[in-house]
Amino acid sequence: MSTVIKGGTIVTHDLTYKADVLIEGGKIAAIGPSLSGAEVLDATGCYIMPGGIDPHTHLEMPFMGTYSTDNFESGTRAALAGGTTMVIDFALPAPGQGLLDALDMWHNKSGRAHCDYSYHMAITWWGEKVFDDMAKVVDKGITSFKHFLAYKGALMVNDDELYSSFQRVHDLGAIAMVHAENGDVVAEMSARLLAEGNTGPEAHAYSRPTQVEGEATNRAIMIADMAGAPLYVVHTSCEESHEAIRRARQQGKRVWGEPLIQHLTLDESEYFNPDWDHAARRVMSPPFRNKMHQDSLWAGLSAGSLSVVATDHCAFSTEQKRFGVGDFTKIPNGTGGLEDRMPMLWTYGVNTGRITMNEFVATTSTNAAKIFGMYPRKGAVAVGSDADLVVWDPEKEKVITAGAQQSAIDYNVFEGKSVKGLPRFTLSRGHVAVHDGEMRSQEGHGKFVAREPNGAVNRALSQWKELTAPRPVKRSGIPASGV
Ligand SMILES: NC(=O)NCCC(=O)O
Ligand SMILES: [Zn+2]
Ligand SMILES: [Zn+2]
Repeated sequence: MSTVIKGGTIVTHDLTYKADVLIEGGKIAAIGPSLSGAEVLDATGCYIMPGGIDPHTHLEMPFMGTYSTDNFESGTRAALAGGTTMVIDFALPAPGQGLLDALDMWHNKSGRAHCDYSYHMAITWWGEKVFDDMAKVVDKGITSFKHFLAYKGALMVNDDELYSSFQRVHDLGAIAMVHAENGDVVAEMSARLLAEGNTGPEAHAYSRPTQVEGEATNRAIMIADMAGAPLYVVHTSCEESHEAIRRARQQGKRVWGEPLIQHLTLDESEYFNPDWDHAARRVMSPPFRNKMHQDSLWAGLSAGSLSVVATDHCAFSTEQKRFGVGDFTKIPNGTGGLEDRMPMLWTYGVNTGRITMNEFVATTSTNAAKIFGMYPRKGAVAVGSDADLVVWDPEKEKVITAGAQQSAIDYNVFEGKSVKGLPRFTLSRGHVAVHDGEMRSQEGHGKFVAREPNGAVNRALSQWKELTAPRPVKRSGIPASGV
């Protein structure tokens, strides 16, 4: 069956124009004036944009003695409700576990997804098996590898492992990713805070000052540069980290920064709330920062030094957060945001004039598609692209509340925020998953998206590295040895 979206204005990362969109077989079949199709979606007064891509989620993630509550079913349903039509989750091998085993585990979880998905592979330990498996997962369409410099004793890797893995990433034409916080320093600070009686959720923020993020970001950038790997820095939360990314980009290094919608719109005062539950629900790493850091992140989005707005959706219930009563280091780290990312960014970004509509599309969708090797299949309104679209009504308003959300947890960190700008329709490969506020998404409709290695950035970087590689100097005469 064909569907036509009529009467709207198409907004892409670089163009804004009036046209209808015809969808056939889950793909965009035509774009132009006066198109017709069997099903008609009225987009009068709306913008037709590529559906959002959230390249940073943790659905049903095993972490800190529990599993994040939103799984691929509730998480992707929440995504569609907010205009996001694809997520990239993280497959996390346990210590000693092979990458292909971990991949199988994630495939077993994702069968219930309502929208399309892919994975990044985490490098949580190092050895010959990991080295070998990295090539095998690239062959299966997983072309990005995440490294945690935080979570000492759990997910953290050391610098020698990081350098080895980044070299492998370079050789495979993949993308390196990093959670940049200095895990050694965080562990020391946490132990001292606890010993001094700082046990509440606010101590989580005290234990992770901006310097631990700035140092680790800079370190990862330098190591990636030496290894010749393009680097994507997840959840950039502060000026120190942003500054390192900005500087690297000015120097021509291939580095991208990803602020989260939480860090852009919520600040550290949340941790000083007298209600323990309120503060603990907002514990995540890195923690929320102050207004100066938020201004830096917003400036980065308009200046182009920061590239993607994500959520790091990793939602734990209040009951799970209470594992950390009396010891903040046991509060499961993570917050939700999948349903709210696009409405919050539109409200606080586009409606305030901090970013343009085209920058909104770039940072919520197109840039992620390009960086992670799936453009223009995803992230585009173009003939032949998947019909992952959102028909965005800039006049539609709501107040965010947990009672009305798709997420399975019992609260929302954006509770009470008024947003203006919401989906009228969200389409996942042509299927109308959200119809004027009504959820029509289908469990199991989502498909795995295999991604391509060796993108243009990899090729350019490899060429440059090859050209500038150390070479022995050819000499005509070599003096006799002195001995
Ligand atoms: N961010 C966070 O606190 N939890 C999810 C895991 C991670 O991305 O570090
Ligand atoms: Zn992280
Ligand atoms: Zn994360």
